[in-house]
Amino acid sequence: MDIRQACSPTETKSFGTKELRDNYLMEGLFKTAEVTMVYSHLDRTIVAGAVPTDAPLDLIAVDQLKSENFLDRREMGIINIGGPGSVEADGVVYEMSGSECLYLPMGTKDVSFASEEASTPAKFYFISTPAHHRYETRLLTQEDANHVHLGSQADANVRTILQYIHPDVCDSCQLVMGVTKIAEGSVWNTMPCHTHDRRSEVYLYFGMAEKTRVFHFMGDPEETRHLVVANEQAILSPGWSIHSGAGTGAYGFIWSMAGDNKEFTDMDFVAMETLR
Ligand SMILES: O=C(O)C(=O)C[C@H](O)C(=O)CO
Ligand SMILES: [Zn+2]
Repeated sequence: MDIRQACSPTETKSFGTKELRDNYLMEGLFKTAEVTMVYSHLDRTIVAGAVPTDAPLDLIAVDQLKSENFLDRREMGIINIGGPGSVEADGVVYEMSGSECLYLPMGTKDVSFASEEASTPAKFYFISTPAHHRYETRLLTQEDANHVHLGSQADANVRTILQYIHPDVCDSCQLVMGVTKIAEGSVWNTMPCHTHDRRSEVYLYFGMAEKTRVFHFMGDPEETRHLVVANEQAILSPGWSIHSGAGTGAYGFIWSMAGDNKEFTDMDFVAMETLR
């Protein structure tokens, strides 16, 4: 398991491209017939991909967790970005096409991932964070999600945020999760940018053509850096860091947060004049 230690803003300032990518970028999350996980010390978030083909893939309690089952002390949000598939949780099968988000609570014992067709495999992206209470299992559809419309054509940032695991939609201990869809012709996400020192965030960029790249901006607002991100790669964003991007073509992203406070709108916006 790839383990990412937390880096301070001070050490991040001195990073070159390789160190920035090694610490903050996650490539290769979607390997055929494998479950691939990254354990980040940012709010102990596990970022993972599962790509089942002919046979289902089981969620194994990795040694790092020292628990009998993966979700004994954790909760999880799952979104499928590939072909049709299903998740089986404690004997119940949840069909997942691409527009749903499955919330699995602490205490769920057996979890497995399956594809409908091995030739068009499902690609399950999941985020798991520590939990202290068992809430309800929920399969959330796009209709269940809160839809937030933001941005303007003049600012090249028209986008819709679908909030799935969010206090108004689905109970969770600390996980908040959803999808942001960028309108055709718009390029910017999360601009004007913000920080939220109370919680860290993870972005998975997806739905991109092979040669499209997102320039993802990160770092202390007065010492910004960037990561060049390709399709189906994810970034870690510490609470002190801005997180915002501009794409060279169409893209969307799955965001998730964990830490103190689940209020989505509790952001510390950065004045444009202070960005460096
Ligand atoms: O485009 C946006 O704006 C977002 O998607 C915002 C992120 O979800 C975020 O940073 C929430 O804190
Ligand atoms: Zn944010």
